[in-house]
Amino acid sequence: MDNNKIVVFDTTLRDGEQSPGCSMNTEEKIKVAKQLEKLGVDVIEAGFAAASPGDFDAVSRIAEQVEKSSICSLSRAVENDIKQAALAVQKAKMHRIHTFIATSPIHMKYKLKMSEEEVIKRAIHAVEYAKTFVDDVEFSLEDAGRSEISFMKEVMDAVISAGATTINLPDTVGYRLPTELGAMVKELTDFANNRAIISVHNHNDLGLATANTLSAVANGARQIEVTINGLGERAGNSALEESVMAIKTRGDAFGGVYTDINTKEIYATSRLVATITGVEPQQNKAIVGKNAFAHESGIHQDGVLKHQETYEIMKPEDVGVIKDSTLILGKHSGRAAFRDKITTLGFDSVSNEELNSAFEKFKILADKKKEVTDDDIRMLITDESLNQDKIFELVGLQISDCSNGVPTAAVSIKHNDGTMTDANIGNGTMDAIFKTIDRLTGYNGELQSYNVTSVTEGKDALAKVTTRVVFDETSPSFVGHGLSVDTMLATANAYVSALNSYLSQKERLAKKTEHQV
Ligand SMILES: CC(=O)SCCNC(=O)CCNC(=O)[C@H](O)C(C)(C)COP(=O)(O)OP(=O)(O)OC[C@H]1O[C@@H](n2cnc3c(N)ncnc32)[C@H](O)[C@@H]1OP(=O)(O)O
Ligand SMILES: CC(C)C(=O)C(=O)O
Repeated sequence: MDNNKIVVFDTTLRDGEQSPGCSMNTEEKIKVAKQLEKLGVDVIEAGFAAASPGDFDAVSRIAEQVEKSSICSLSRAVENDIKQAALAVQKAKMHRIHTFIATSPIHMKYKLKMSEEEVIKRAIHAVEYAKTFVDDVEFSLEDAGRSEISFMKEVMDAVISAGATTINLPDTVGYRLPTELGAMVKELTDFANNRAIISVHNHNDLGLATANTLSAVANGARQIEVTINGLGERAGNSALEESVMAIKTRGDAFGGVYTDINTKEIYATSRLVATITGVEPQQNKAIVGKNAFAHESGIHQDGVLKHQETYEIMKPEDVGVIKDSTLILGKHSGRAAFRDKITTLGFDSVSNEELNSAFEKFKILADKKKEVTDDDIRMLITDESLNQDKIFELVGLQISDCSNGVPTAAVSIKHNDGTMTDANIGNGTMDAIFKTIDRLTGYNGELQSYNVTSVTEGKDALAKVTTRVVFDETSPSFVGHGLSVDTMLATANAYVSALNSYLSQKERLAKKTEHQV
């Protein structure tokens, strides 16, 4: 094993999905997993297979479709969780089971209600049982950040002897300061003495997640658990883009360590995750925020114009931000220029159907907008690939509303080769649209969240709408995406898109159950 290589373990699809409002459906998770593979992550934690049939389905389908990254599922130190994890990852070319139990006094006493002896017994059994399915077993000492070093050593000894190949030391509640976490990692790395890889998984409750990850690397950790855009439970996890770019930019400070991440794919991955979850990184977010490479003040602009490195420690191109695109697309552009542009933007696996449909939308957009920007094109392609299931398709929308009038929506929807039209009134325009769609489709959605952002600046900017809708009490919420220069049209499309997502997931799970019976 190369001692300078840092294993990048991405948990966007597991811990990232634990961010409130960030759940993704199976198709969306597959898209993210394939992009993570392209990004070059070593391990993809694809979910927690035992958590629900939907999670199991997502992990197993990712296992079937991703080849270059190892696929992993999380499981408690519980036999059935481990078995579900093993079944879900079994078809992957490379796979791992990640099992865990908490080792801090507070978790053992109040949450697990177990003694230290019981925890060690459960940990050993979990690893031994996982080993009956796979060779690669990771064990996490949950809440390591608040655990006692002497007890952690006992647990580590026991699980390494049982066959654990990676030992993860999560700072579950983001409690540790970088100096303290570094000291803990150093002591436990020395203790492990190369019998297992030492990993860290840092939460951001005090805004220290990435600093802690880097301190761990400087002190011997050789796996980092990270998420795209820093998503994760509560304040999130250490962001992949931050840790990886810090290692790349300041490798000299870490004794020459490196990752195998293709950093040019970072921006595309961040955009994909933001679009799918509807959660945009803050504008001043390091590496992927809208302002990360923007220079506002005169002295800075003057400096950058004279020599880029006066105010930039990384090149935007190194993380895949394309600033100087020379090919301007507009209404006179053809398919060749469009294809060339999307390839330049990094979309090299777009099918012909996706390209043709996106090209049609581009032409409509180009008629309405003076200049179609790279961000517009990026959104058109992403939206196209996210809205493949067209069980219901919105084909017409007319709204009327005035200050003293009654908000009304007339909607036409295509379904099974037929088109249905209906109209309804509501408390507001959006309410009227949703009520009409509900009546036409026969489903009654409950809107949980609604988010609208503009893709670029200007009065003619594209509106990107993300809706999160619940369609029945037994299913989770489903995310829908809509894109248009007209916000209400984008809203209607996003609502229909969430319904399509719900119906296709339901259909797939029903087919799966039929097969199993
Ligand atoms: C720090 C982290 O991010 S951990 C990962 C968090 N992810 C998730 O929780 C995934 C989503 N979770 C779920 O779907 C559910 O919680 C399930 C399916 C895992 C379990 O559901 P339930 O059986 O209903 O249990 P519930 O969630 O109410 O409580 C968790 C139980 O697991 C126990 N437990 C928690 N962690 C572990 C562990 N690592 N090993 C063994 N048992 C554990 C708890 O003590 C509790 O046991 P109790 O019911 O005897 O008190
Ligand atoms: C289960 C572990 C890895 C975790 O997510 C945490 O402790 O935060």
